[in-house]
Amino acid sequence: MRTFILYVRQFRSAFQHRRYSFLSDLSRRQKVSGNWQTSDASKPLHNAGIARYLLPVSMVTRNLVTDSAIVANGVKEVSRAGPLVEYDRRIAEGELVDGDNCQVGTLRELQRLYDDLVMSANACSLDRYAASEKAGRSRWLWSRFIPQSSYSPVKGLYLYGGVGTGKTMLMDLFFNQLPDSWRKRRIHFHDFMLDVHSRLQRHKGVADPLEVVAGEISDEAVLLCLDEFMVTDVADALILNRLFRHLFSNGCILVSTSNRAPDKLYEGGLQRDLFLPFISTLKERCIIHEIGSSIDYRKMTSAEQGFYFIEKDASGLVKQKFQYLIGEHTAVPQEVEVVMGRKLQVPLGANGCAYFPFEDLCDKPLGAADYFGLFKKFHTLALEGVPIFGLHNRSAAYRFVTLVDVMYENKGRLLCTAEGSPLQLFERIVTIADAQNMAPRTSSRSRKNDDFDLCVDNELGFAKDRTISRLTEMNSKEYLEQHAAMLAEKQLSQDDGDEKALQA
Ligand SMILES: Nc1ncnc2c1ncn2[C@@H]1O[C@H](COP(=O)(O)OP(=O)(O)OP(=O)(O)O)[C@@H](O)[C@H]1O
Repeated sequence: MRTFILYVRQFRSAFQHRRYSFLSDLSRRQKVSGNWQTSDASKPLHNAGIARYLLPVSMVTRNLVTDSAIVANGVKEVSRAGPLVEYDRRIAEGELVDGDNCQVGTLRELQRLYDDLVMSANACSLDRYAASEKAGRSRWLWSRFIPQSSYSPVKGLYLYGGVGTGKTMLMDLFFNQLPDSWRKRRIHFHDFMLDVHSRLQRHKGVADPLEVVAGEISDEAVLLCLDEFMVTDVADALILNRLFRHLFSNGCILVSTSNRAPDKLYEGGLQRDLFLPFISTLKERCIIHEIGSSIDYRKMTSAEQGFYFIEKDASGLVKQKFQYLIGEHTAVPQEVEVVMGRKLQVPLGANGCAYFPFEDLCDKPLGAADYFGLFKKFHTLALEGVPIFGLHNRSAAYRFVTLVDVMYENKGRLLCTAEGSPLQLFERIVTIADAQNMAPRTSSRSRKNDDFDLCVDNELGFAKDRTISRLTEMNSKEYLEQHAAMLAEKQLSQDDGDEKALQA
């Protein structure tokens, strides 16, 4: 037994040495090559090949690395060209407008990360097939004798900035350029945390359930792309540091978008001092990049299509339009399965469309999980009577913001009546800084009723810009076309499934 243990120790130190020398060699090569702006010779895996000469001039001037060949598990997979080339392709095709320098600067960061990941794919265990082979044969041995803590040699990226500046679009573009065979996962932050909490439920009673959950998540994906990182819930705030410490020490790489700088996350939240270590962990494991643009690309979308109605007393209008959308179908009360056996009552639903009075959806103790459940079953929401938000209905405002986020994420369609335009709905919600800048009224007599309803809330004050921007986009021709395309795609895959079931 002693001999065996000695043998294992020797093997372990030899492995660590080899791993270390490989990594230092890698980082040296990266330093020499200066990341993405390299000559082809310094990056053997990244031979740009003939495609580089076929690129439009703008791409060549950006000095891009193009299609690379990744050899994994004996299978040669040609990776896509990378985010910068793809961005230029979309501009050339007219899918995107030539973005500002801030978008290009962010793309460079993403391209650098893309190059680093391709270079270090093996060291990061990104390939699904190579990883599962190891897991199948010798996982038990590996987990016991190789140090558990193996941070990835590649740091992640935390992108933050103003609303509509293209963060999600850029992250998705980067994600889709990476090989499909990689252990990668792109998910909305809300959805990710819901998944974490439901896994935690399943592992109740285990000594450290967070470690088990982190183990499961990192087994499934090494690269985690989380859209819209934001912390508003104390239950999330208290577990984030331990969760991500485990994930990072399992080799996970985080790429995330957010409207908040790391230091502003969960600002003013309950027990924030317990959350602060997470900010240091994040800065340790991710490069922090501010997109820096102030262009809201959503404002470039076409004029409104008429699904958002501004009416103080619009009872009946939404029901009338809802009837038009469901056509011949009969609307009946329905039930939607939400996580952990919970059910959401839908007052009326038919043909993928759900009808709710505002109070039933945003003035009751419901949350992101309920909204995700709703949009799994329904693609259109008819919402009656969205009020002006202020101090008196702050919780409803929080829920409405979450509802719009989930709907947008699912490309859902919104038909609604509201007391004001998206901008007017949130006029009484301000950040602390906004409140300080507001001119103080001279006497209490001159104070308006609105002043008493002013809601000073940093989290909501920042989130409202995103909601206003999204509500505007959701009414645009482009968004509604995307919604229609999503429906058509769903229909196709359903038909495909039905056909397979018939054949079986
Ligand atoms: N260069 C561009 N050309 C055309 N459309 C763009 C461009 N950049 C972004 N967009 C579009 O603008 C809209 C907003 O972009 P996106 O959702 O990526 O912004 P965001 O910064 O993530 O916003 P938020 O902070 O609200 O989540 C999307 O419909 C996106 O496709």
